Amino acid sequence: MNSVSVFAATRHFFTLLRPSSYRLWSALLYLLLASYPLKAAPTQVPLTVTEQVYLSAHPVLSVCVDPNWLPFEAIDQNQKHVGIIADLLALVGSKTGLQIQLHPTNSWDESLIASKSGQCLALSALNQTPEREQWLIFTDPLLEDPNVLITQEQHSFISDVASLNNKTIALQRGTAMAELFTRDFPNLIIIDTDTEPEAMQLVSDGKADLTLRSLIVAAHTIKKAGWYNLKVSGQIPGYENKLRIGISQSEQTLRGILNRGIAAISEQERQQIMDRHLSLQVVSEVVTDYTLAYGLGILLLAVIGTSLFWMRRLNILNQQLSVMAQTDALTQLTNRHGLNLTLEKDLERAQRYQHPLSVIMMDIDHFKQVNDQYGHLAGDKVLVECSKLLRDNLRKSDIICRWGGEEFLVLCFETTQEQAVHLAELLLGKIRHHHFSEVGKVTVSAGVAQANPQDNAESLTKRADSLLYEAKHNGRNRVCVATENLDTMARSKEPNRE
Ligand SMILES: Nc1nc2c(ncn2[C@@H]2O[C@H](COP(=O)(O)OP(=O)(O)OP(=O)(O)O)[C@@H](O)[C@H]2O)c(=O)[nH]1
Repeated sequence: MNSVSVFAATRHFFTLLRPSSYRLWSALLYLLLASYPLKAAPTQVPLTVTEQVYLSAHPVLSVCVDPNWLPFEAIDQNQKHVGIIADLLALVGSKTGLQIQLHPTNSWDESLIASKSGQCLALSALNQTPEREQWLIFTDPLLEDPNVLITQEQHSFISDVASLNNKTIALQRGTAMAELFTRDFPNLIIIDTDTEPEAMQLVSDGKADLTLRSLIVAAHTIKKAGWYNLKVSGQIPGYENKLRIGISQSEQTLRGILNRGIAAISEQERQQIMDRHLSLQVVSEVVTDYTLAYGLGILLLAVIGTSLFWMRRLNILNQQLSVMAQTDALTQLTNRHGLNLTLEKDLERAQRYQHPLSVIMMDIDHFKQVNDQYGHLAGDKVLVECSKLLRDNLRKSDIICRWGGEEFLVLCFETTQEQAVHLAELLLGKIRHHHFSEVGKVTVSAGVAQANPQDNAESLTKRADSLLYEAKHNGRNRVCVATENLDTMARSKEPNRE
């Protein structure tokens, strides 16, 4: 560098130090620091500079809550926010340094109005819905739990809400589930209530057929209110409670801070809070009157007994629910939902360990004619007999599922394409030679595909489905397989199926 350029560089350096450039420097410095998370205090989660600046300007977060939603949350007689959500929020507050301040209201409706008009910056815990997205943004879930359908004892199991016609469902006004049910199930007549206990009461009194309730809240209130004529009759996948903090749309930085606090809650802390609110309250007052003490003891035992009874009952019901939700009622085979729960994982495992995995997609030929000629009941019997034939001719380790109406999918582990074709031909032969009690002879077509390293569950089943379509197109009663060379994971291994 010559002396002229040294001079120019030095002059440029001093120019940058002039007061007019301070702004530029501080902006650069700020941007640099803002991109690194810093530890604000030993007890707090790491926050970026932007978040720290926000916190010092807005240390208090005003929160509106549901004043009557125990054990999730409530406002007690001392105007204090209590319940599971209150404890989780307090934990988020202590981890982030935010001071959570309750904005008291008399109802959830009032809380929604206060939030919309900006009287409180946050709503403590609610599901994210399109309507609420109009004025709120949402954090990650603070708490998750399933919603269950509650009916009277004698009601049968509900597997499909869409098929319930002219049934009445009591739902609390202004809740996410009320919004989603109005949109998704026009077949149901919705009865609005002010609170969730009121909805349960209507079902218990026979004035509504069903209600939808969080499993945690249902167990709590059935126990507390003694609604022993009620039971859990079903669960609808996709309608779980994912309770998040809802905040005003402008507060992106606040959402970041809250998310850090939520992520920092450990499983143990979460469990302690749940245990605290879902276990029995013990009376700690000193009792000198022993008659009263005995009475309380018996009452406590009765409550414990009832709780255990209900916990066991809910447990059994939920086990039943999960099995029924994954089983096809007609054929007793795994249904599509059941298969989808494991298919992606099975496929990933096969890809990871380079084991061959194939699927056979099968469909009964001209099944519409069977129904038309012999009737729907005869058609149902064909489906049942066909399922049994297939099941009996497969290994225990293979999974067979009723994929749709007259369509079946077999998932074959440790099986190459050639072996799966062989198996499919064997299955088609069994069906071809079987005499179906109601209709005589039936044939089936099949498409076979082996998983390749790039497949996901959807691409694999789609490939098998289009090969099945080809089998139909080529005359039915046959197996179709891809002819191109597979870049497969374990063609070289080719273990014997038999
Ligand atoms: N009995 C009975 N029929 C069903 C069931 N599910 C679907 N189906 C009937 O299966 C038939 C399927 O008809 P299509 O899709 O036209 O197929 P197909 O007649 O088998 O003709 P191809 O598949 O082309 O050989 C329809 O008539 C459905 O009503 C069921 O659970 N029971």
